[in-house]
Amino acid sequence: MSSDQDQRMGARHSLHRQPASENQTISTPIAFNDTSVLVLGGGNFGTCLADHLAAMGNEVTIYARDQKVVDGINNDHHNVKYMKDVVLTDTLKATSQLEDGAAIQAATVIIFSIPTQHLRDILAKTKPFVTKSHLTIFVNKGIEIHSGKLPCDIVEEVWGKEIGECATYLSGPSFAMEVVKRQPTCVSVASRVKERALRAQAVFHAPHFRVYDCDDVIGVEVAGALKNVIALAAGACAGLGFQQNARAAIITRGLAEIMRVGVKLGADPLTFSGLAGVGDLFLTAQSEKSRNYTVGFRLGRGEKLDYVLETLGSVAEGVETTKAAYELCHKIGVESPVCDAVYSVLFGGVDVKEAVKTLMSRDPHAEFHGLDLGASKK
Ligand SMILES: NC(=O)c1ccc[n+]([C@@H]2O[C@H](COP(=O)([O-])OP(=O)(O)OC[C@H]3O[C@@H](n4cnc5c(N)ncnc54)[C@H](O)[C@@H]3O)[C@@H](O)[C@H]2O)c1
Ligand SMILES: O=P(O)(O)OC[C@H](O)CO
Repeated sequence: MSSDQDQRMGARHSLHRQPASENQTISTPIAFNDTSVLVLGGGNFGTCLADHLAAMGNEVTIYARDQKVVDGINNDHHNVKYMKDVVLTDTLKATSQLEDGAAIQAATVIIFSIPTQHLRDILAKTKPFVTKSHLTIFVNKGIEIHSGKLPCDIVEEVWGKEIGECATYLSGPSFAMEVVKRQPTCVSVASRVKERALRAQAVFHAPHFRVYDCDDVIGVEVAGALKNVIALAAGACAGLGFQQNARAAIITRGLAEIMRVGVKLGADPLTFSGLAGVGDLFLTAQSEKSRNYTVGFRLGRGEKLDYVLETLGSVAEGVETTKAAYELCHKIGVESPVCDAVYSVLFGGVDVKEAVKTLMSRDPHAEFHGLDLGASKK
């Protein structure tokens, strides 16, 4: 058995059979007992992940701010706001208490399923209680406006390097509503500390939910954030009535743009061919199940952004991320025509048709122009 397999099996054993302290196969001597999970965020994705982990036999609690959501989970096994029609695993519990620290102290695994623009707030609230012995897993996909920071950078900034660098980041093609229905799903989990990625993999891995580990945190995060911007563009094209050629073009040129940004920030180019890269881009930019695609589609049909967001009922991370990515790309000097076009529609009052015209009438150039593979740190 390889040492990776050893670590994976060790993690799995501690989950189901033996106390962490007896686990001899983990290379880094950190005591974990994965059976107590706290999921922060009672929205679509937090709920589906919590349900998945509860069904695997873990003790799982969701923290949600909305008391109706909490009561619905505790009393009727339903998330009345986000997943009305789904009966959740009956052992799943919910709480609206976070500030006293009790829920965090009782947990060994903490999953953060909070939109990126609110990440800093939840990190500050949890900071007094989170320790290095918690396995922390972030699932949000976005870039923070104003700072232009990725979630991994915000985590290290707020929690400090020692605890922050142990965090793990789960991403990839995973619509919540399919995960909760046990539809086959594959994702990746990245961490700067390999043993942590393997632990997170072991926590989530199940017959219908395959988890691949990886060490490229920046690549996974850039891909997860920017695919939402490209999905907005793909939806807008469809809303205008453009068909498959346009969609394939947006997805492919979008991928080139994502790679340019990622590589400039130090990502491994290979990551963009993986689940968090092309996998999630393909999923999000071609499906009406995607909120980002839906926002784009409705804009393409002529609806106003404020109205679309008001009636969406859930977060479309790509909207704020477009603002952040637009500023970031200009700051780091990466050409980002698709992001610029989406930005001009969302925040510049430009009509979708006009934005497409601008995009299509740029000067011709080589297909991989601007992709500097020498910039990758790997
Ligand atoms: N829905 C999916 O299919 C899916 C899949 C993969 C990743 N994601 C990512 O997961 C993250 C969460 O998405 P979602 O689908 O659950 O969104 P959602 O809109 O369904 O729910 C977001 C939740 O976060 C809570 N929240 C917002 N600000 C908060 C704060 N300051 N403190 C505490 N709670 C706060 C909201 O009350 C809500 O319960 C996003 O970054 C999204 O991109 C979603
Ligand atoms: O509904 P979206 O557009 O937020 O996409 C959800 C997930 O990120 C898909 O992996």
